[in-house]
Amino acid sequence: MEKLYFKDKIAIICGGSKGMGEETSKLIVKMGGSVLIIARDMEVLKTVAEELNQLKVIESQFVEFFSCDTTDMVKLKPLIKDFINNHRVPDYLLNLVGYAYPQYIEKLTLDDFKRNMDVNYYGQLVPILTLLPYFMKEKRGFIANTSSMMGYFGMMSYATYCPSKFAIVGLTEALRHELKPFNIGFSILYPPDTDTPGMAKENETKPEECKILSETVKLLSAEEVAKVFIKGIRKKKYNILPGEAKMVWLLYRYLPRLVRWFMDGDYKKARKRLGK
Ligand SMILES: NC(=O)C1=CN([C@@H]2O[C@H](COP(=O)(O)OP(=O)(O)OC[C@H]3O[C@@H](n4cnc5c(N)ncnc54)[C@H](OP(=O)(O)O)[C@@H]3O)[C@@H](O)[C@H]2O)C=CC1
Ligand SMILES: CCCCCCCCCCCCCCCC(=O)[C@@H](N)CO
Repeated sequence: MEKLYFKDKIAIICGGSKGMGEETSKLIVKMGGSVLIIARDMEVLKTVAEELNQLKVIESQFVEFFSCDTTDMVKLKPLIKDFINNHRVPDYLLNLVGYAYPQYIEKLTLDDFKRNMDVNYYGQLVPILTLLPYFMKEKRGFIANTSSMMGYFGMMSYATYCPSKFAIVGLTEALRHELKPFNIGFSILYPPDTDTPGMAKENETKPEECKILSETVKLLSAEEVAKVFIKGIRKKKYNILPGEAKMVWLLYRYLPRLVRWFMDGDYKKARKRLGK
């Protein structure tokens, strides 16, 4: 990795206080960049900011944070405006806000669907809508959104999650095209299962069948994903596919029926194992 790739660059990282967002923030600071971290929990933000401050390598670097739910446009807008007035229009917006609530369909309510869409889709859309006017005015900027392997194929128990991650792909597709003349770049990150606080929470409700099926794909560390993410952003790669997400992507793209056949067989076996 080029040592000071992010020198004199500013990145806003939504969801940068934990998991993949935290590791991505660390890498950017280590590579000379300044960051603004946005998440809800103030205590966690303070702790991470302290750690990030220790990682700075250049005098001019800064680490800022504020607490905001990124689905709340009314609150986010003035915060971003102040930030830009104090510094300048940032170079990157990285969206990592999102959560999974794996559950059997018969246990899911309409509210579960709405909440997951609200956080995972609108929670990434609102920061985009907030920053786009600035990026468009300056004819520059780079936006990376976080989907999932569940953003290109589906699996049991992810009924509320999958649509929200497909939505991220659809949104990014439309914006990538429309904003090309404005010199604004886009990436989509599609992580496989990754060891994060979010994943630990997800495992509390995860049906056994889902756990068994998920074992097919190797669990990555948040740091491993962050490294691939940063590398992808540096290369301005549109689709960023860490670990085995890449192989499954290729398989599902070219041999979709094989993948579905495999998944269906595995699901059947898992159910049998569980006496269902
Ligand atoms: N871990 C995994 O296996 C996978 C995760 N993903 C996706 O990657 C992204 C990051 O995942 P992961 O690192 O596991 O997540 P974590 O739950 O570990 O971290 C999520 C981060 O987002 C913040 N956040 C969550 N909701 C909001 C909100 N409404 N407003 C502002 N900030 C918020 C959290 O802080 P706070 O709670 O304080 O607000 C935290 O900083 C998510 O979009 C997730 O769906 C995709 C594939 C696999
Ligand atoms: C021959 C073809 C083989 C294909 C095998 C496919 C096996 C399925 C693996 C399931 C991976 C689930 C990733 C979800 C990650 C995610 O988004 C959640 N952790 C939410 O945070």
